[in-house]
Amino acid sequence: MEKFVIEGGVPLSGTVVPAGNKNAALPLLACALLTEERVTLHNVPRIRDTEALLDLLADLGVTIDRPEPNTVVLCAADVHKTEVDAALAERIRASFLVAGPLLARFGSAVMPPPGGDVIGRRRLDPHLDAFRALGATVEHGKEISMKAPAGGLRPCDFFMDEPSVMGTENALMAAAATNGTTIIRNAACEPHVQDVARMLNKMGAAIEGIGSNVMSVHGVQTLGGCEYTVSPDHIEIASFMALAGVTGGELRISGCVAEDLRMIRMVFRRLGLDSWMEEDGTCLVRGGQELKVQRDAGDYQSKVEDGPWPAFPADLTSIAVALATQSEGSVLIFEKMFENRLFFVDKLISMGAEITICDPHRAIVIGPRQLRGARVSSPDIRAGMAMLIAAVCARGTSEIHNVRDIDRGYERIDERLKALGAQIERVPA
Ligand SMILES: CC(=O)N[C@H]1[C@@H](OP(=O)(O)OP(=O)(O)OC[C@H]2O[C@@H](n3ccc(=O)[nH]c3=O)[C@H](O)[C@@H]2O)O[C@H](CO)[C@@H](O)[C@@H]1O
Ligand SMILES: C=C(OP(=O)(O)O)C(=O)O
Repeated sequence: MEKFVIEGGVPLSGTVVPAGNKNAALPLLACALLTEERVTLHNVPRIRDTEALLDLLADLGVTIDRPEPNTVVLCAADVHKTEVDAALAERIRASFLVAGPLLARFGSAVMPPPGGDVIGRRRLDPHLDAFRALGATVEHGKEISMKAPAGGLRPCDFFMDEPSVMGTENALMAAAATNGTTIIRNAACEPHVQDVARMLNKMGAAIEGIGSNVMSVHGVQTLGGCEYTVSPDHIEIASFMALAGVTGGELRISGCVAEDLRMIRMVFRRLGLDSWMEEDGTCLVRGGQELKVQRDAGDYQSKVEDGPWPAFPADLTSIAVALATQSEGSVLIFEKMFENRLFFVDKLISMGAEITICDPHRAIVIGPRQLRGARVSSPDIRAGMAMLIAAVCARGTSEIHNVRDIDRGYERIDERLKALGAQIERVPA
């Protein structure tokens, strides 16, 4: 086990290149199962979650080469089983992303319960409903067993009961390898869902409506290999913006997709942090900004709430809480998706933050408060980043334990923060 030891109070400044989007890389790796041809993925973040999925794919028989640190070449010509190993599945939530490809290409999938952060109950119903709509039978026991009908999955017109991100990705992957036109309505359309649809198009499908909540998938019997580059991680970019904001440093984040940052930048501006997009895709956070919460028209309390894309991402509510502790005024943070995600704020309170938890979904943050270093442990990936944000602006030394959770989604975060001036060490716990 490792921990981070951080000496706070140093402005983080310089230029940083965002890693590839974790939540895109995971389904894109799973797409390799859809074809016997080679798939080459660039800009794959080297994080614990992608390593876990690669182990799972290798166990199914996928060959994996890594010609460069962030390039992965996969070939699923010799997949020898469609039953996923339970120990590998429980390492990550995204293990369930192999269900759609296995079912579509091999006609069956046996899936143990997926793992992942304990941030609330996470339904699999949208995935299973999609598979049933495509004609599969689903048996739900200790494991979930799925079988395609004789002759393979059938195209359908399917309405999701909620715009589930991975549910949409599983539906897209299965439909792309199913001959005919499938329509997915009430679909999720996050940047990572868009990446999956674009990659499937490169593999031979024709998907219309990318970026909207209705997608028409013109699937084909046999998909081919392709080369694809994972988009930059908008959640990581926002995390860096907050790190700069709370320390007052000036940060240039290069290679961003401006469109993916629109809502994030708007919400951060509400929390007092301004940013500028340059023509070349650099997002600039100027140093020395005086953070002040913008109240709603009529002098009403400001609110930050998450929702399916293009609303503010659920994965950034913890980061917004940390940023708000340094902004003058009060703001209501309303996390609508996960009922356990906000409980980590007690760690920020122990560091001196003024936060009132109203109920499992809502917290009021009053700032600014001078935070002080503390010994805390990360309960999940984004709470871990929120604690890092708190630690870099706190007075004194902080220890963050269970950094494994942060390593799930942030590549070499300690090294990259050090390059921006942070005083951070990774040491055995
Ligand atoms: C690997 C991956 O991509 N993980 C992401 C994915 O998880 P994942 O695909 O598992 O998340 P889902 O989109 O299925 O839903 C997440 C939670 O939000 C709830 N929900 C969803 C839609 C909705 O309109 N209302 C609602 O309340 C669901 O009931 C569930 O409890 O999307 C989540 C929501 O953006 C992110 O937090 C995760 O980081
Ligand atoms: C909750 C997250 O990831 P996962 O769905 O993989 O648990 C996240 O990225 O914040």
